[in-house]
Amino acid sequence: MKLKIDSRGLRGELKVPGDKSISHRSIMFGAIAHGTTNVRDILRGEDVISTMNAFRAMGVEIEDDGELIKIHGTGFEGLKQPKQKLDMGNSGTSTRLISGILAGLPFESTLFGDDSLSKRPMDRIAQPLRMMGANITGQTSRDLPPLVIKGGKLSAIDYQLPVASAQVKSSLIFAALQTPKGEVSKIVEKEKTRSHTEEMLIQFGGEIAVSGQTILVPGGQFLIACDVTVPGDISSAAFWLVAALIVPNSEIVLKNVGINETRTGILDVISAMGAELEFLEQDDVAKSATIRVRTSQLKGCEISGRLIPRLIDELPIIALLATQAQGQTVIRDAEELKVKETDRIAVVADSLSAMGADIQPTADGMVIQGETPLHAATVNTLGDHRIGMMAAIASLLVSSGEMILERAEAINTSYPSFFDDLERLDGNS
Ligand SMILES: O=C(O)C1=C[C@@H](OP(=O)(O)O)[C@@H](O)[C@H](O)C1
Ligand SMILES: C=C(OP(=O)(O)O)C(=O)O
Repeated sequence: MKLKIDSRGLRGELKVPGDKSISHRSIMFGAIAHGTTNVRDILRGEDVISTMNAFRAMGVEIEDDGELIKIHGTGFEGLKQPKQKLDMGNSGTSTRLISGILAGLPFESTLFGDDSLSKRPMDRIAQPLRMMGANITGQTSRDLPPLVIKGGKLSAIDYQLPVASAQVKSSLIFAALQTPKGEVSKIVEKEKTRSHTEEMLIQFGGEIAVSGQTILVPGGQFLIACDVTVPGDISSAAFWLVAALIVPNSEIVLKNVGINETRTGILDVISAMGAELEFLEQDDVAKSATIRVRTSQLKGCEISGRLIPRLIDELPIIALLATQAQGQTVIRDAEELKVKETDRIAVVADSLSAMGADIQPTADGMVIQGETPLHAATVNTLGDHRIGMMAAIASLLVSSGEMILERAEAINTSYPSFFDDLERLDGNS
């Protein structure tokens, strides 16, 4: 598709769509709990629909009246063997978290996905789930999808995660819930990652103890349905935060931005770079805020260490931001970017370089020189939604020529209304 170029400024107010991580988990917890769970403001992106379809295929009734999602939970014991292979589409989160549920169920099932998902390593969940008693077969030594999972009787695990991954942690928590009563699994994180699974487990009446990076999960738990309101996705809000900062003459008010502190690395980074941010309202129970952001003069910075898991999905759009800041920005310790929907170190560097940016990929991140004018180019998302949205925001800075985005439909993975929202904000100036 042809992208809009040469924006005169983005202005207006936007309610950010539902958080993808919380939306997936609301379906999963709703299914394994007993009773009816009502979910408000869920994200109806393709990834979340893959999760919904998987549970429908396992016999869970899920109703959607366009506003509320009603999940008629069956408990683990009520989940049935699916008649077909489960299509996880593009979604790493669906695949890894559902594997933790399937690991304890007494039947065989197969998970598969698109070209991108078929290259994503599942050994990170397959190995510990096998240690707990599941029988899992993947492709090659990295256990790439399709994954065949034959669930079994699980026993508790004492496991130190070799990677900082909320997906692996969450998969093991779902498996640990199915171990016998009296057993306790110990999961130790490499770095603290998003805490949505732990928080939702408590919301559904479960038990979990978290102390720093150590998590204890008792087996044999009985979960009870509840009502969930999904806050907006800060990973989607990130595109508008950056757009407002770098497109001259912009001012945007973002409502409903999720501010769980394991996700707010981008707010810390842009504040340190000099962004003009204002918190207009903050709801500490819903963990969401209304944020005003204006075009700002920014300075480059270093992003590394513990900050990385708190902004991992925002690094592509942060890289674009860095091309417009003063001085150099260095991103380190982000090798996990290589195993996302694409190798995001290579694809971010290639697509921004094609537009004239000065960006060097490194083994675990990138080095970006600032204040670089961008020019028109053709960018291919290669099926990666975040690359597509980054290119669409970058094109707003291009003053002439044609910006072409190939495979733009990938954006529907996490943000189906992205171009409508862009149109609205761009039309207001
Ligand atoms: O648990 C989750 O919902 C997610 C965890 C992260 O992946 P990793 O666990 O692989 O870091 C993130 O990149 C992904 O978009 C969503
Ligand atoms: C990495 C992402 O998602 P997933 O791992 O679920 O495919 C993402 O949304 O950027």
